[in-house]
Amino acid sequence: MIIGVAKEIKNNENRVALTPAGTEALKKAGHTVLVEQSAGIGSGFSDESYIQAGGEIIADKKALFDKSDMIIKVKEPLAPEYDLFHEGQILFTYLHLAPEPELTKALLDKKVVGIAYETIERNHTLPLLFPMSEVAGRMSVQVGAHCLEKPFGGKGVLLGGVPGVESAQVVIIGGGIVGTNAAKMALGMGARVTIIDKCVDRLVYLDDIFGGRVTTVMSNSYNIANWVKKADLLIGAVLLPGAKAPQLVSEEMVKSMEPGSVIVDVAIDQGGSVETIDRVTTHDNPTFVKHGVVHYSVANMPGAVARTSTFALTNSTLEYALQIANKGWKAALQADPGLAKGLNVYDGKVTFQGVAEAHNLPYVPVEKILF
Ligand SMILES: NC(=O)C1=CN([C@@H]2O[C@H](COP(=O)(O)OP(=O)(O)OC[C@H]3O[C@@H](n4cnc5c(N)ncnc54)[C@H](O)[C@@H]3O)[C@@H](O)[C@H]2O)C=CC1
Ligand SMILES: CC(=O)C(=O)O
Repeated sequence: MIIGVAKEIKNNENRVALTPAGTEALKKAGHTVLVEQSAGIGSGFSDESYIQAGGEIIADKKALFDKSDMIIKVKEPLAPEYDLFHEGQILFTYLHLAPEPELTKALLDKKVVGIAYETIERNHTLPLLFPMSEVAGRMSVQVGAHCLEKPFGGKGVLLGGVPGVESAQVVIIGGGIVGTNAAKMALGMGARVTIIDKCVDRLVYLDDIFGGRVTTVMSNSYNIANWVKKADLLIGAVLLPGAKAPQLVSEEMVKSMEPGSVIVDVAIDQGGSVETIDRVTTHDNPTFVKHGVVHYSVANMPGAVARTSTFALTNSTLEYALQIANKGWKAALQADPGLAKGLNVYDGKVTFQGVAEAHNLPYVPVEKILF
């Protein structure tokens, strides 16, 4: 198979979908790897390092797309990329289609085989979302602490406080991978931490692993309102896999927060969980202020720590890229029902229920396509 590694074009997206080590692995398996010129630079990989690993460098983005059977990327395609795809081409990347009607339409029109990292499952986990959720969860506290500083619009509170002065209150909605990693960091910095989740078993697990050092709270609008008001730093970390994020924090709740408090909505890539967040921000201009509260809503947080993130992401994606390349996409998905969950669009049809529901489009179960 001919595999094309596209250079990311999203604001400050420095990750790349394949390392030189991954290039070598695909090459050894008998595939051709085309790498767009300077695709790896943001993660510290020179063009030369890909050539040494057996890849070919291509300067012209259109030629790379034209020649490739499978395009591997990190982020969902942006508008300037829509026209580059051709019918039957495999696209293996984060897609986040539920909040993206235009992208969904473009991939349907082009009849792309769209396999989304974020909906692939293994043993009831999301193995290709997991590594970037670890990164974003850890980063959410780092950026939140920064935003709480006065020069960045915050109320001037140090997360850990100091002896004699109380520490900040961090409230995390969603105690999955992002939430757990955020809690680890916030506790490490000395903050008081509350995690709200709708799953009792998850709350029990969190209470166990943190040895009672976090307050766990059942998710309902009453409890959320109560805790949002107390939060110095609120972190949105909910997920309904593949579907639009539930809006759990209303404008009224945000108004109840003290001026200079901070919201980091990590769930923005699935549409966001906070009513006052009406835009996706970028690393260039990551925050805006509404009702006196600093809002951070960057959809590609790990792109800022690209070296760490590229290694973490490709540690998990490579084995799937190899399966798809070695067997062909259909046989690979037939052999692995978890990988089959990644198929979001095929031949102009939506094959993921959450995406079909989000856009009011007909849903064709993936099994109908595969068997
Ligand atoms: N902005 C960015 O750069 C990044 C964003 N993300 C996003 O972060 C979000 C969270 O991802 P993960 O932690 O991996 O998901 P996860 O599936 O591990 O955790 C989600 C948690 O939300 C909980 N939840 C669902 N509905 C809820 C509700 N109504 N109230 C309270 N809790 C609820 C679930 O029980 C689960 O524990 C996703 O949208 C993911 O795509 C992940 C990485 C980077
Ligand atoms: C998960 C995701 O969208 C990201 O890492 O950018």
